Formats: sequence, structure tokens, C-alpha cells
Amino acid sequence: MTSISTQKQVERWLARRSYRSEDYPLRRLAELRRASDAAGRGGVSVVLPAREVAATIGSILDSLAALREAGVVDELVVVDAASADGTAAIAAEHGGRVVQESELLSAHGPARGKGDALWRSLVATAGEVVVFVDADTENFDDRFVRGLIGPLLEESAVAFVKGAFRRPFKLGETTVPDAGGRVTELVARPLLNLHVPELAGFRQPLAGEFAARRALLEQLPFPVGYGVEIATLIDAYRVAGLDALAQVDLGERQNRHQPLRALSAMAFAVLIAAERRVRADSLAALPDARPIAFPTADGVELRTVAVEERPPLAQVRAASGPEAAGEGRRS
Ligand SMILES: O=c1ccn([C@@H]2O[C@H](COP(=O)(O)OP(=O)(O)O[C@H]3O[C@H](CO)[C@@H](O)[C@H](O)[C@H]3O)[C@@H](O)[C@H]2O)c(=O)[nH]1
Ligand SMILES: O=C(O)[C@H](O)COP(=O)(O)O
Repeated sequence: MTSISTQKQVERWLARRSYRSEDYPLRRLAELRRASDAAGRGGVSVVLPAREVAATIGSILDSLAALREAGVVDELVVVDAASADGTAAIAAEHGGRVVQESELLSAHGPARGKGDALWRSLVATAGEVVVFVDADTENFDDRFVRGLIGPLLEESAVAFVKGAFRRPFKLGETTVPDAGGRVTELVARPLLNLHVPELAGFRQPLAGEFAARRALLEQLPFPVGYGVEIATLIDAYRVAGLDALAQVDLGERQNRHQPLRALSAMAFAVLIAAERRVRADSLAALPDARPIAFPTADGVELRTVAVEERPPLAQVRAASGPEAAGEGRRS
């Protein structure tokens, strides 16, 4: 953190805009939702980006059924990355509305990663509040979604809510508490502290568990890959201000760990998305895909990382007329 005044600003923000999922049981959310409907506000869409998540998607959707039955959530949309493991069929069996990511906004070509799936999901959903949750969480329960929705239904000044959680690291039968989140701790946290210290209060800046008002999301560019969380966080702050951002404690989350080398590529995408926002020079003009070099005993392996950014959806809608607005939506 750079200065005492920034530290005080973060502390004040933490005191004012920290929430807990247990403060939003189903009954309370149902009341908040009724009040929101009475005020003429729109609905709530839950989006699950899904690439090869057959092992977890069914139970995740089951755990969200009560929220939909209670009318707190209007739709559960699974954005499938053409998974080969049966994800789409399982999701449909468990009540999800499945859309194929590359069939949304198809004029932009095939989808290129997680961020692209989130961006495209905006045309497949109708809610005024859009909730994103990863579909590979092993210990998922509905508190993840309850916690993200609560502050948005309760506080009209809140526009963007980020999940915070403890992250164990699981290797085989061994679990080490609080050892997860390698890219978060080694890249995202130092980056934010260095360049955007006002956001240093976010415990999990890369959390795929976040929710926002559509009006804000549609003003933001979306990196197509793993840069999407750091980018939307920084941009939401710049567009809406710190007081419109909130953090909600969701308990503990166990994700599927990727190999270290895959995390180098993820870190590269996170770094590029952040650099594009903090530097005004040549990085802004980077090509759509950048290779990352992995030196080996015999040479160098190059791996391409998609770092392109999709324009704010509001711009796409303005340029292409009303047909971009409802693509993939259920009538
Ligand atoms: O091309 C992709 C890659 C992932 N996913 C889905 O996105 C979610 C999260 O992806 P995952 O590869 O499990 O991410 P993590 O390794 O857990 O990475 C963390 O850090 C990333 C970078 O910020 C975030 O995008 C993730 O949400 C966050 O969990 C899961 O449901 C995936 O199935 C896609 O839909 N398309
Ligand atoms: O958010 C992160 O840092 C990455 O998802 C890596 O998490 P892991 O170290 O728990 O696998």
C-alpha cells in the first residue's frame, strides 16, 4: 500500500462495504427480491462458465434449485466451452439452461477462453444483476450465490460484489489450509498493491465468484482469457468508484488446481490485462495472442496465450442494433 491515506481509505472501505453470506439466508433474500421487484428493478441471472466440469456441475445446479424456486434467481445459465466430458448433458439434466459459448455473438468468431464466455453470457441472460460463479468448485453450496446477490439487492449504491474466501491447497489426500491461490498471491496481489492500492483490500481479486449490475458490466471491456477478473475489478473501480464495490465473505472454497505451467500462462494473462490498465504505452497495442516462452533442457517451448479484449457490450449493441441485445436469450 502506498500511503497512509490510501491505507485509511481501504480500511474505511472495508468497514463499510464488507458483507457475509450468512447474513443473507434464503428467506431474507426472498424479501429483498420482492422489494426490488416492487421498485421495478430487473431480475437476477446466474452464469456458470463450464469447461470440462462434469464432476461438479450437477451438484452445483442442484444446490441452486431452491434459490430459483424461491424466485430470488430467475435463470441458471451454463456457458459450455464445447466440453467433451458430458458437462452440457449433465447440466441440462440438473435444470441448467445450457448455451454453447461459441454460438453467442458468433460474429466475433469462436470463443477464446473464460473471459470470452463471461462476455458472451451477457447476451444470453436478461437479469439486471448478473452473478458469475465458477463451475469447478468442489465444496459448492448456495452461500456462494446468496452472498453475491445480497448486497446488490439490499444496497442500491453497490454495483459490483467480489467473493472472498479461504483457499486450501489440496494435493492427493493432503490439504494445506490457506495455501491456495498461487497466481493471486504471487501476481495479482503485488500488482494491485503497486499500481491500484485502493483495491488492496480485496482478499481474492481473481475470484471467479463475482456479481454486478448489468448496466456496469456492459460498459466494461472483457479480456478473453484469465485476465477477465483483474480487468473487471480495476475497470469497475474506475467507472463506478470504490464505494460502489463490495466484498462478501463466502467461507471456504476448494478449486481444482491447475499445473504450475498452466498457471504461468494464467499469470501472463493477468499481468497483461493489468498492465494494459496501468500503462498508457505500447502494451495497449499488443497483438491478440502472445507467446510465453518455457525454456527446456533442449530449447524453448512456446505457448500462445490469448490476450485480446472484447469491447464493452454497450458499444457492440450501439453498433449492431437491437439484434445483438437478445441473442441466445429465452423469450
Ligand atoms: O477456457 C475456459 C477456462 C475455464 N472455464 C471455466 O471457468 C471456471 C474457472 O476456471 P479455472 O480454470 O478453474 O480457473 P482457476 O484455475 O480456478 O483460476 C482462478 O483464477 C482465474 C484468473 O483470474 C479466474 O478466471 C478463475 O475464476 C479463478 O478460479 C471454471 O468453471 C471453468 O470450467 C471456461 O469456461 N473456459
Ligand atoms: O487464483 C489463483 O491464484 C489460481 O487459481 C491458482 O490457484 P491454486 O494455487 O489454488 O491452484
